[in-house]
Amino acid sequence: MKGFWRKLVEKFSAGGGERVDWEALLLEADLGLALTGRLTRMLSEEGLLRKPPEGEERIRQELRSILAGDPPKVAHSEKPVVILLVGVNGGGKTTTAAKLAFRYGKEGKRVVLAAADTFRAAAVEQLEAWARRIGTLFVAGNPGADPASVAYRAHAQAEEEKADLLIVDTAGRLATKNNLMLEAAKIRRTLAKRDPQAPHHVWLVVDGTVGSNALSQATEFHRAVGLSGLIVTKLDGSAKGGMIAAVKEELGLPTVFVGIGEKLEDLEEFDADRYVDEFFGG
Ligand SMILES: Nc1nc2c(ncn2[C@@H]2O[C@H](COP(=O)(O)OP(=O)(O)OP(=O)(O)O)[C@@H](O)[C@H]2O)c(=O)[nH]1
Repeated sequence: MKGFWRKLVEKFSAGGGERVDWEALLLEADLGLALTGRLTRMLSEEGLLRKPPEGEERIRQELRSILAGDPPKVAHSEKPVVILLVGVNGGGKTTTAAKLAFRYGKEGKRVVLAAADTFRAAAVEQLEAWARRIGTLFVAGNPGADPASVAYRAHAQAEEEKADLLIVDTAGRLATKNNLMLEAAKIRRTLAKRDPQAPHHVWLVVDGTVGSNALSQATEFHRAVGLSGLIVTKLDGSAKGGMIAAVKEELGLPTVFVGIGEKLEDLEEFDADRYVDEFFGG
């Protein structure tokens, strides 16, 4: 995500760099309509529209303050802590489930990985292969089984195994997007039957390169399932990353982790200061 900001500043500057089209620049940086509008008004009210270096510094400050606050931690609890991963296909959900299992396993947590995607056999096989590689417990259902029942069974097994953590991967592709959301919501309700606190975390896994579309995905999933955070993947590629701030501004949802590659180790805790520095070019 490094390096794009300077290019956009050049693209949207005129008059020897004195005049910047802030609105176009911020929109192209994927900050979304609402945040772009607010930041542009702020620069105008503070007389910074024609002062590019000061304007940029002011935006930097504002992004820091939007993103301030510690990301939610996976705390200890008597029953397994449950992380439910939702999102559309290709976002990197399955890979991220494996990365999380690997990370928490390394911290000494006993992890159960569950594939609550009984629609796409390949997704289940992919997660099973990861689980074998990591050496973590794995639960899946038969093709066509009710994904909520897989989640229910996985929770029972996690309890039996005295697991610290249950990570549930869900389907990314169904006949319609509405079905996808309804199914995720059903899995959520089903887990709550086993433990009213569960799922403790509902994280949307979203591809960072889809730009402002990530904001609409987050809006829809939040409405249907109730999210507690985001994992933004593929920030190692062409993503500009502005949607991380846009989603926090508009929905109040923090980004918890970022994906920076395809390997198990390529998942980092979101760090707001570092993000803001990299956003402006590192
Ligand atoms: N460069 C990069 N690639 C990633 C990252 N996370 C996932 N990927 C890749 O993105 C592709 C899709 O990832 P999956 O995990 O299969 O996607 P999914 O969302 O689970 O898709 P469904 O199983 O269909 O729901 C794979 O090729 C991953 O290796 C990341 O942070 N960076």
